[in-house]
This record gives sequence, C-alpha cells and structure tokens, in this order.
Amino acid sequence: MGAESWAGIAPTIVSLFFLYPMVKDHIPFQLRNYVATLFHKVLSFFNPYAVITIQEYRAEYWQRDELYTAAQAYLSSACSSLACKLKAELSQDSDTPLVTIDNYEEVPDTFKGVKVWWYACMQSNKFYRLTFHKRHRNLIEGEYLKHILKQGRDVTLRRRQRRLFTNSPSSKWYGYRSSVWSHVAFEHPATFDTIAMDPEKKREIIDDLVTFREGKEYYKQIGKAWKRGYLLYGPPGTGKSTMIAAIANFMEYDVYDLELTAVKTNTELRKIFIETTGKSIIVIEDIDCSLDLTGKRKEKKKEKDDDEKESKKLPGMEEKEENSKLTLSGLLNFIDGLWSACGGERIVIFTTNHLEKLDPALIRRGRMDMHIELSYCTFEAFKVLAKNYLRVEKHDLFDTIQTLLGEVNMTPADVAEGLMLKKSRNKDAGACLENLIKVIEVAKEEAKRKAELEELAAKQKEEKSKEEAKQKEEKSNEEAKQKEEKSNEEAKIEEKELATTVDGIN
Ligand SMILES: Nc1ncnc2c1ncn2[C@@H]1O[C@H](COP(=O)(O)OP(=O)(O)OP(=O)(O)O)[C@@H](O)[C@H]1O
Repeated sequence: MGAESWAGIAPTIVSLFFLYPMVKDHIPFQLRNYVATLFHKVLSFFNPYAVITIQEYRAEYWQRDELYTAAQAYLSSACSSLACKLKAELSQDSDTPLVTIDNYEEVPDTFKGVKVWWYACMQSNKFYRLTFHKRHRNLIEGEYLKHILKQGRDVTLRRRQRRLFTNSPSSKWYGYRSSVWSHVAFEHPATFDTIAMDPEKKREIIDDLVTFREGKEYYKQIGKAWKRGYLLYGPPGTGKSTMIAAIANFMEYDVYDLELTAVKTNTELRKIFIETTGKSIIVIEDIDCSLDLTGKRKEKKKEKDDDEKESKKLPGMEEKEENSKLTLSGLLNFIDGLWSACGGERIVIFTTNHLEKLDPALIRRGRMDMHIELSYCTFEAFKVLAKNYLRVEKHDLFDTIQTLLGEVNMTPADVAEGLMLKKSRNKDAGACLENLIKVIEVAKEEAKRKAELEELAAKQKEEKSKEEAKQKEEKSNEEAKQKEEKSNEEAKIEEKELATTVDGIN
C-alpha cells in the first residue's frame, strides 16, 4: 500500500480506535463479541505489522515455556545494551546474574536485514511481544524463532554453573522420581594451559575436541550418534583426572563421575545413563578396578559350555539373568546403544593405570575413539609446570633439570610437588628449582637402589632356581642309580634261583 493511501486511511483507523471504547457500552450485549471481532479484523487488515506473543508459562502443565527462557537469555546478550530499563535476576543453577530488559521496555533487533521489535511485559502474566512487518512472516516464523531458541540455549548453557555429578549407591534410591545422581558445583581450575604434557599431543587432543564440538551435522550425515570416547591411560599421578577437568572446562560440559562399583545390575546402569544430559562427560575412572568387567573374554571351551547351559534355560530366564548383575556386555550395550543417541553431544572417558588388563572389546576404536597416554614428566611438560608454578620460562637450572628428567621417571605430580615445597615458604624460583633438583636426585638414587635390589633379587632367584634344578637332577640321578642297582640285584637273584633249579633237575 502506497504512502498516499495510508495518508487517507490512517485518520479513519485512528478515529475507529478512539471511538470503539466509547460506543462499546451502547452496543447490545448479544452483538458485542461480534462487533469486537469485526473491529479487530478491520484494524489488523490495515495494520502492516504482525505480533507474536511468547508467554512465560505454557497453559497445559503450568510449565515455564522454553522459548520464553531462550528469548530472555537472547535479549540479555543481544539487545539489553539498547534498553534503558533493565532487570537483573539470579537463577538457581547460575552464579552470574542475568540482566535483561524490564517491564514496558521495547528494543529493536535485526535479523538478515529485517528489523523486529521486542517488547517486555513483566507484570503478573509475564510475556515478550515480538513485532515485525507482515511481509517477513515466513522468515520470522521459520528462521528467526529457531535462531532465538538456539542462541538463547547457548547463552543459558554458557552462563550455567557447571556441575559434577556422582551416582549414589543403589540402596539409597527411593521413590519413582528420585534421581540416581547427586551433584555439586564443578569448579576445577585445570585447563589445557595448565596441563603439563607434550605440546603436540595437547594440540591433537584440542583439535579432536573442536572437531567433535562442531560436528553435529557431520555425525547426522554419517548416521552416528554424536558422541566420542577417550581412553586415558598411564601411571598414577600423570594427570588423568586433571585432563578430564581440562576437557570439561574447555568444552563447558557437566561431568558425570560414574562409580561402577556402586551399580549392581544392568537395569540400574540403564537408569543411570538415561538420567544424564547432553553436553556432558561421563567418566569411569580406574575401569580396570571396576568389577569383573576387564578380564579377557571367556575361552572358547567355556563359552561352549555356557552355550549348552544357555540352551537348557527356560524362556524368560535369560532376561532375568541379564538384569540380575552388571556385565561387560551390559556396559558395552549402553556405550553403543540407543541411549547414546538421545540428548546428543556426549563424551565418554575411561581411565586406567593398566591398559594391558582391559578387555580389547571395551577399548576398540569406535568405542574409545582416541587413546591418550599420560606419561612421565618430559622436559616440555616440566616447562609448563615451571611456568604455572613459578612464572618462569627460562632459567640457568633448566639444563640440569632436562638432563635429570631424561635419567629418571618422575610423574608430573612429583615434579609439581617438588616445585611447590619451597614456594609455600616464599622462596624465589631459583630456590624452588634447586629443591626440585634435589627431589629428582633423591628419586634417581632411590630408582638406582631399587634397580640394584631388583637385580640382586633376580640374581638370587636365578641362583636359587639353578640350585633347585641341580638338586633335582642329582636326586633324579640318585633315584635312577638306585633303581638300576635294585634291578641288577633282582636279576642276580633270579639268575641264582634259576641255577639252583637247574642243579636240582640234574
Ligand atoms: N600432566 C599434569 N599437568 C599438570 N598437573 C599435573 C599433571 N599430572 C599430575 N598433575 C598434578 O598432580 C596431581 C595428581 O594428578 P591426577 O590426579 O590428575 O593424576 P592421575 O593420573 O589421575 O592419578 P591417579 O591414577 O592416581 O588417579 C594433580 O592435582 C595435579 O596438580
């Protein structure tokens, strides 16, 4: 409609707008609804703008509407700088106040070149009203609202207080709504900057995580659940738990620390997994110590015996037995199974100090996509610790430390401890490094002594087994000799008896 036409119609609309409330009461009661509908139809026909209202609560279940929550978060991050009247509130699961537009405030926003207006009503029935030109209706309904939902969810996720969940022992579950998980705020300070390891390896892990995070479409395209498995292995104190915290902080995920020994059956495990949410890491630490999940799979013969037993089972018994205890296959089913496809974006991490003890089925690629070895402290790793603990990147004592670290296996935990000792007494970096050198030298001495003792023990063992073998040989020789003598003796007696018998006959 042209500007001229508008100029003609506008006064009529304005008159109607003011006139209607005045004449409303003189309209017969039976016709009021009809006239009101007609009045709004006329108004909206001439009004070039459309309006979408987003209420705080959904009528059906008195539940907070997710679009409302997303709009609130979106407006706080994208548009609140344009408002004069703001409102701050602190939600339960966040420690950062959410500042958003207040009652009767209107702010503009632009999406793909189209201008829209957001209006906030924060009275008893809270709502946001989105106004836009009718000709952009498809864009707003089809794309803009989805954009609001996504951006708003992202803002909420970024703002939320991340949580560390642990599963309670099954005996404590009660009531059908009780949760298996209890949680505390996750505030571990570890990051990839503070973790001491080979920089190239670190880069590789970060790249893998970034690829995973951005891979939603890719996983959809290849038809696989959006999840990734990492196996962290290495001696105690090499940073496996620290690595988990660094990954959680990098990805901004919650952490579910699954204590498998507290889970008794596959059914419990199912409940536990189903209660986890997306954007989370599920951790099973020291998987080699978790129940009988790690032993090599049964030998063929045993499997055959089991199959025979299986065939004698009554119908229905199978399911009962499957649910009656936690099994390796139960765990594998959950890692691969349908659960992993709901909720999306999950990382599963196993840690172990003994890679060789694990069943290959548990850690094969596809289940544990990346095997990460956390090893003894290299010089590169030491430099990260020195930077973190002492704020030094170069020092005269570095060469000595590099040589020493090449001669003895020290875990990053031991090196960190060595660097910390003197720091707590407010000594300078040089003193701390000297202390570390002493600690490494002591460890070197100990390792040397241990190696000598082991060598001695091995030698003694070898000598002992040699001695035992010698004694065994002598004993068997003696026995053979005695046996021979005895058989000679017996032969002689037989000969004599034969001669006597022959003489008697003659
Ligand atoms: N690679 C590392 N980088 C930075 N700090 C480390 C590293 N490894 C160990 N540490 C330090 O040592 C402490 C113990 O490390 P952590 O618990 O991560 O080792 P772990 O391999 O999980 O040990 P365990 O197998 O006994 O659980 C941590 O608090 C951390 O300060």
